[in-house]
Amino acid sequence: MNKFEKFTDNFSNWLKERGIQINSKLKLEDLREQNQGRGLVAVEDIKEDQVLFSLPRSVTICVDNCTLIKDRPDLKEKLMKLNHWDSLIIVLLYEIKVVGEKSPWIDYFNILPINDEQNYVFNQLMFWSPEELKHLSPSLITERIGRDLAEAMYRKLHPKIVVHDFKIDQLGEVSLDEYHKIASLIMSYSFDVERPEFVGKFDQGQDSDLDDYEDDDDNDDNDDDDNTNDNPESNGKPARVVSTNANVSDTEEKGLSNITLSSDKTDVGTFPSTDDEAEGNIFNDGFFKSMVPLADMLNADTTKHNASLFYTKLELIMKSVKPIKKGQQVYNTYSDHPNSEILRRYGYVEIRGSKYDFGEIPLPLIKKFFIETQSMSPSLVDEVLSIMNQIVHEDEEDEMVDIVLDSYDCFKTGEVIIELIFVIQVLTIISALNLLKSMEHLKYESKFAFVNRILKKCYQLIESKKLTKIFLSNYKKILGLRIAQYPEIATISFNDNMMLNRKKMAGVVLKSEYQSLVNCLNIDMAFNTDNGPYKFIEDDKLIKNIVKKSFLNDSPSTDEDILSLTSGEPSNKKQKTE
Ligand SMILES: C[S@@+](CC[C@H](N)C(=O)[O-])C[C@H]1O[C@@H](n2cnc3c(N)ncnc32)[C@H](O)[C@@H]1O
Repeated sequence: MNKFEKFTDNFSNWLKERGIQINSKLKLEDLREQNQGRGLVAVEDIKEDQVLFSLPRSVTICVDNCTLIKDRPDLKEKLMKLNHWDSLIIVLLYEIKVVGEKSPWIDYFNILPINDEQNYVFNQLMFWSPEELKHLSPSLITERIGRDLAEAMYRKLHPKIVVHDFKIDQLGEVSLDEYHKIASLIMSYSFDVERPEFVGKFDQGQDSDLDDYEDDDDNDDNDDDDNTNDNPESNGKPARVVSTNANVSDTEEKGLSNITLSSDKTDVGTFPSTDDEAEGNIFNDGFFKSMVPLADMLNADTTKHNASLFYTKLELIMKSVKPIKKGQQVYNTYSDHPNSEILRRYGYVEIRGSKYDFGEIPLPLIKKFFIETQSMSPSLVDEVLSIMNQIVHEDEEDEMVDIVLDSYDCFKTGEVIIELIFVIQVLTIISALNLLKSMEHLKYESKFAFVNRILKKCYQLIESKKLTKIFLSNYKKILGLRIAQYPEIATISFNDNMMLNRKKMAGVVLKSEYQSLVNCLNIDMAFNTDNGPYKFIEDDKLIKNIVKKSFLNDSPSTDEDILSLTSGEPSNKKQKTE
């Protein structure tokens, strides 16, 4: 028996000693040949809605259940005042570095990457060299690695909090590399487990987690999920309660809720998902970020998800959410991430693309397009975008979407986010009007009033499921420019080679993004809604609706022209100053 098998064996015995039974139709297997470490595989057919295993809460490791608190009960309150990341990092560092072989979880730690670097490689983007990261260009994922933020968090904890405040002298020597590894382990293995005292507390009433999830999903299917409820501080609800399967209502009736691996979309690198989470503390939240042995042995696949973890006050239960055939692997979901994000967080890619893949159009590319091809000056483009931002943020009815984003998602399904449609449509009309009568020399107030008018007319247009023909042409050109930035490797179809080095994984991410962008060139897919396809009208028609005929004469535009156009429709700015 080799070391890998021995560790698997020790872990299985460790589970047995704690009375944990894995369904006899399952086996914990060595999947290294598929580049997947360990995983659970069905050795017989399993029906939907079967218990695969259940775990008492006592096997989980969290701030409420760990050796640090046993050794130093005085620290519990202090740890609870930290955010989830900081506290679990300290708890695990103590368990692994200080308690080590004597930890009750040692047989569990020995099957994790942290204690077996021979068989596991930390491939999360945090560990890629600048040279390796170049293989991901032009993906925007390289801007979201969060290395600086990780280092800032490390310096905050070490030595100030850990040694000076908490007096855990044994952790005085934690290196930045060790910190990154523990944080990455938490990112790719931990679950946010609802605290027993919160179970069921927020399940009743209309504002269910299921509602939250489905709303999110509608808005941005990339969120997968994120499709998680990303709002850990909200009413003490667990942050990652999601409903990703047909069984949810059944199980909810039985008092169960389900959880995925901790995985909020907005967290950067190894960090808190929100400022609130970073600044908040565990006391106020309804969950503990926890390591859950065995449940974290399930790999994930966005297209083959067949099991989910549910919980009651007493235990955590892994159940099949689809039938699983003999020989098939049991797959959890880590939320609805595209390949770029799967690589960043978990260090692998789905070789045929994630179900939730998307490419992105960076805002600077859109600006460049309007500057270089539509004769807008860089300062006018910047000013118009900043006015658009201001108008949206001052919109008292809160009806307008944030149009000016850093980048715009274009999904594998061929759909694009509505913000992309807005920004291109508005800039298309502004650039057309600017060509007819330059706006460059106008006073700020006049530009504000003009942009305000155009923005509102574009809202009405889009609401009535119409866009203009020049918009469509600009949209295609901008997408074309983005697609042209991808290297040749991105254009080659996916293949089934599972043994991927970092360069090849980068290539798969580029294919995922490239293919998504290409799909969004299919106009029937991009501009279709539940209520039918968008109609494309002549741009003149919209322009005439925005300006009076007399405005389009040959003389240069004046501030008075604009004010007369917008009279009776005071700008938000004017309202404010009045
Ligand atoms: C929660 S663990 C799953 C158990 C893991 N296979 C192990 O042996 O420890 C998550 C890690 O498993 C690996 N993983 C999960 N799903 C995978 C997949 N579909 N393909 C390759 N690796 C995967 C990644 O290394 C990821 O960071």
